[in-house]
Amino acid sequence: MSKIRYAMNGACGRMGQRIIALGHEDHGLSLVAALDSGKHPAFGKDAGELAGVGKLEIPITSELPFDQHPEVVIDFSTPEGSMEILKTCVARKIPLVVATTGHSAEQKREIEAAAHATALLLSPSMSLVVNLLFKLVQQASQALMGKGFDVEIIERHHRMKKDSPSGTAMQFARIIQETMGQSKIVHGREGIVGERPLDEIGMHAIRGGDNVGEHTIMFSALGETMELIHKGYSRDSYARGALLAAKFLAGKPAGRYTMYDVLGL
Ligand SMILES: NC(=O)C1=CN([C@@H]2O[C@H](COP(=O)(O)OP(=O)(O)OC[C@H]3O[C@@H](n4cnc5c(N)ncnc54)[C@H](OP(=O)(O)O)[C@@H]3O)[C@@H](O)[C@H]2O)C=CC1
Ligand SMILES: O=C(O)C1=N[C@H](C(=O)O)C[C@H](O)C1
Repeated sequence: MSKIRYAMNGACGRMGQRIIALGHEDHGLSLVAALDSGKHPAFGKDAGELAGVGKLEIPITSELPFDQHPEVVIDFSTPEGSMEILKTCVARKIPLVVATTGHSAEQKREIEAAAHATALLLSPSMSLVVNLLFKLVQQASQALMGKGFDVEIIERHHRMKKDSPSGTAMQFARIIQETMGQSKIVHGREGIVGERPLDEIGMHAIRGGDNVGEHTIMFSALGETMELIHKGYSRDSYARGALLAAKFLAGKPAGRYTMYDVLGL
């Protein structure tokens, strides 16, 4: 059976290195290109050596080489990095898994529009369990809608994370708003803000140490509280999900896909 050829965008990053390491162990995948910003200190080095799996003869480049033809690209970079690789994937009709978070509303619109030209899978979390939790939170929101429940979302991440709140926390908020109808998201609280109205979702982004990601969704009414919690212990949970998504997306026609499609949820 031939291996699926993939390229990694953000290859020098925390996630990029884990994808390359786990992808190397996967007999169904073959890395053909590794991209990162030209400013990264590891630029030009061998992608396999950087990821700790030995020389792969794949240098880290800033653009997808013309003589390489990946069947899918995985992107864990920055919003700007995503937009650059998006253009390449649209021009060369290569399916793209966008796992990067922190895009502006306009960038998100551009990504969605690109799904007319190539296959696109966009998800703020590649974890199987987080995607299952998206479903469970939707069910909880439906069951508790109109019954006087306050919703607060608390996310914890490592001190190196650049965007706040996390893309995953914002996705939880969107799912809850679509079901329960709260009109606004309040980011933290300070001063005499008055009694809490039902019509808001409280959002709290905590940063510290090397936490790979935790999300708590709290539904509170008078006399009781329910908390739905996901705790990540290793980036490999996201990396494995992204590799699964890449295998799913390779060869798919243009269109917008989600992790629900990959996981059959
Ligand atoms: N969907 C999911 O499941 C998950 C999503 N993420 C998201 O993935 C992204 C990356 O996370 P993480 O690996 O921790 O971050 P890192 O900062 O460790 O890695 C990002 C890498 O992208 C590089 N980069 C910067 N600009 C470009 C560019 N123009 N083109 C290509 N590469 C570029 C960075 O280089 P330099 O350092 O030089 O800027 C860096 O090497 C974040 O948005 C994060 O929120 C993270 C984990 C899970
Ligand atoms: O930056 C991270 O680390 C993570 N980012 C994603 C997000 O913003 O939701 C997913 C995960 O929580 C880890």
